[in-house]
Amino acid sequence: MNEQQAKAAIDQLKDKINQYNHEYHVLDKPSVPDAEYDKRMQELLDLEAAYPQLITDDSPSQRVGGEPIDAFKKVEHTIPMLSLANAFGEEDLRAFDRRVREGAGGDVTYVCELKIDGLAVSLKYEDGQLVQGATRGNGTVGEDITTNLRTIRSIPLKIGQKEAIEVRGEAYMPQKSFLALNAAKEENGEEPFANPRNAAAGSLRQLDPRIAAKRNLDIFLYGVGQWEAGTLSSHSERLDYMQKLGLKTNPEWRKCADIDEVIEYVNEWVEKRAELSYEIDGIVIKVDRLDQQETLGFTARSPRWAIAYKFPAEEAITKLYDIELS
Ligand SMILES: NC(=O)c1c(N)nc(OC2CCCC2)nc1O[C@@H]1CCC[C@@H]1O
Repeated sequence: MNEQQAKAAIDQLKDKINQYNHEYHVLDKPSVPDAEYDKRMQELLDLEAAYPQLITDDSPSQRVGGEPIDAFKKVEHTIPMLSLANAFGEEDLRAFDRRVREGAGGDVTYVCELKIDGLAVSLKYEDGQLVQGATRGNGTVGEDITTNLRTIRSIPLKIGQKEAIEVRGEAYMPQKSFLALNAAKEENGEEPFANPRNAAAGSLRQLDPRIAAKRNLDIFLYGVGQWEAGTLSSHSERLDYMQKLGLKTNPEWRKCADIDEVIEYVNEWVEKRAELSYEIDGIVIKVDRLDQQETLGFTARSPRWAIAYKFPAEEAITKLYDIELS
């Protein structure tokens, strides 16, 4: 085959493997057995070895970078990555609702999301390519961890939108991966991680992407940062749009017409939390309309249009039992 034909074959394989990857890691609905995926990946690797000039950054073969880097570059967040104020009970939520309706000058619709217990990150796509991945850091300056975020299979290396867009979400370590990692660490006499959040943060701060690639990290995207071409009018439309772009959003988010429905959702998940394959430490409640978010604005550290309902810390409860039982 000549270079022309090799390029056509490589392009076809990249699209096919990226589709398989999306089905498996984003939709959790693989359409082919692993053997088919492995076969196509080997075909791609063979063709790229024969025609290295045809290797592109967005090839599925390029997820795990080469040599470790010696330090992370700093990244300035043009739009700050804020934190969230906390609510600890129903009264706090109703007070939040009163403040919000007062400030917005009328009724508001909310979006409730599970509060993923991981590490907040930002992903930048330009010309459809993933060009930068960064930690939240202190909200205005984070660390460039692009090489590590590229190893997360549920993060697409390219999307079907040319205009620049920055999306934000929580990188996390699923429970199963956390337990397996700690078992391996104990096996090697190493200090285990205290919880999946620390394990995810520790994995994304590895200077060698080959280590991050083995940690089975995942991500849920929940927000948009910079997006010149953005014309949507609500947060819920943004979540739908990100999903259409092939970005992984959490399937449990829900629009709530008023604070009573928010409280229903919160109580539902206090019970159902244990069924999840990843850890959450609460529920995030956001005003849905972007114009009302704009009106409400921010305090120094967090938006006035969002709050985190925090579940009571489980450790505290178990400690209590330990004391009584011992
Ligand atoms: N951890 C989460 O699942 C989560 C979420 N689902 N949604 C938000 O929206 C915030 C971000 C800034 C304004 C609203 N934040 C989340 O986590 C935040 C990020 C930084 C501190 C918290 O972990």
